[in-house]
Amino acid sequence: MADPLLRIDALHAGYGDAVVLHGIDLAIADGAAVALLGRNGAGKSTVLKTILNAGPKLVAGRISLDGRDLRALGADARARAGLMLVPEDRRVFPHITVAENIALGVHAARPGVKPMTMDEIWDLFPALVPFAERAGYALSGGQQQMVAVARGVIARPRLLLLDEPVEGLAPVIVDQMAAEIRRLHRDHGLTVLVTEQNLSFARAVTDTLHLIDSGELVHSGDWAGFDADPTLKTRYLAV
Ligand SMILES: Nc1ncnc2c1ncn2[C@@H]1O[C@H](COP(=O)(O)OP(=O)(O)OP(=O)(O)O)[C@@H](O)[C@H]1O
Repeated sequence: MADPLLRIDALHAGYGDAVVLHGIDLAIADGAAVALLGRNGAGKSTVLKTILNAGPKLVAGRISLDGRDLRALGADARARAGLMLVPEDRRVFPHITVAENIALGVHAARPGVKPMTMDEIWDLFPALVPFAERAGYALSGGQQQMVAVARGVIARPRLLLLDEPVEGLAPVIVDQMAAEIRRLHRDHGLTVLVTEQNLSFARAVTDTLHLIDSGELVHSGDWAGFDADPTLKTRYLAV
C-alpha cells in the first residue's frame, strides 16, 4: 500500500502542563475524505491545530506529510508544505472585501505550485460572485464560511483541514456547503479532514470516520460500520 499523505503516530499534545491528546494514530491517504467526530471538548480541534503547529504543544509522537517529518516546522512552513486549516472561527477580516480576504490565502502557495486565479475561485464558488466587493463584516455566517474555505483552497493545499465548518449554520447552507466540499474533493482531488458534530454533514462529505473521546481515538471505519453499531452514537456523540 502507498504511504499515506498524512501520518500521525502516538501523538500526545496539550496546552501548558495539560495533556489532552493521549496517543492518537491516524493515517490519511492522498485523495481521501475523512471525518473526525466527537463531543465538545473531545480533542478534535486540538488534533487539527497540532497538525498545523497552531497552538497546542506536541508532547510526544510524530507527524509526517508524504513521509517528511513535520515536527521541526512552524505553522507557516507547514502551510507551505501543503497543509491548510479553515479554523472554527473562520477569521474573515471585517474591513476588507471578500475578494481581498480570499486572496490572502495565496501566501501559503507551495514552491512551484501556481495558486488559483480569482476567476478559478469564482468558478468554484459561484455563490460568492455577487459579494466579491462586499466587506467581510457584511456577510452572513454561511457566506463567511464559504470565504474561509475559498481562502483555504486558493493555494491548492494537499490537505484541507476543516474545523466544524457548519457549526451554527442554517440547514440549507449546510447542504450547500456539503455540496461544495464534496465537489472540491471529487472533482479537484482535494484531500479533506473535517471535524464535526453534525453527522449528516460529515456523512455527506466523507467516506471514513474516526471517533475521538477524551483525547483518544475510540473507533475508526466507514459509515456502514458506524451505522451497524448504534451504541457508538450514544456513547461518543452528543445525539
Ligand atoms: N487554549 C487552550 N488552553 C487550555 N486548554 C484548552 C485549550 N483549547 C482547548 N483546551 C482543552 O483541550 C480539550 C480539547 O479541546 P478541543 O477544543 O480540542 O475539543 P473539541 O473536540 O474541538 O471541542 P469543540 O467541539 O467544543 O470545539 C478540552 O478539555 C479543552 O478544554
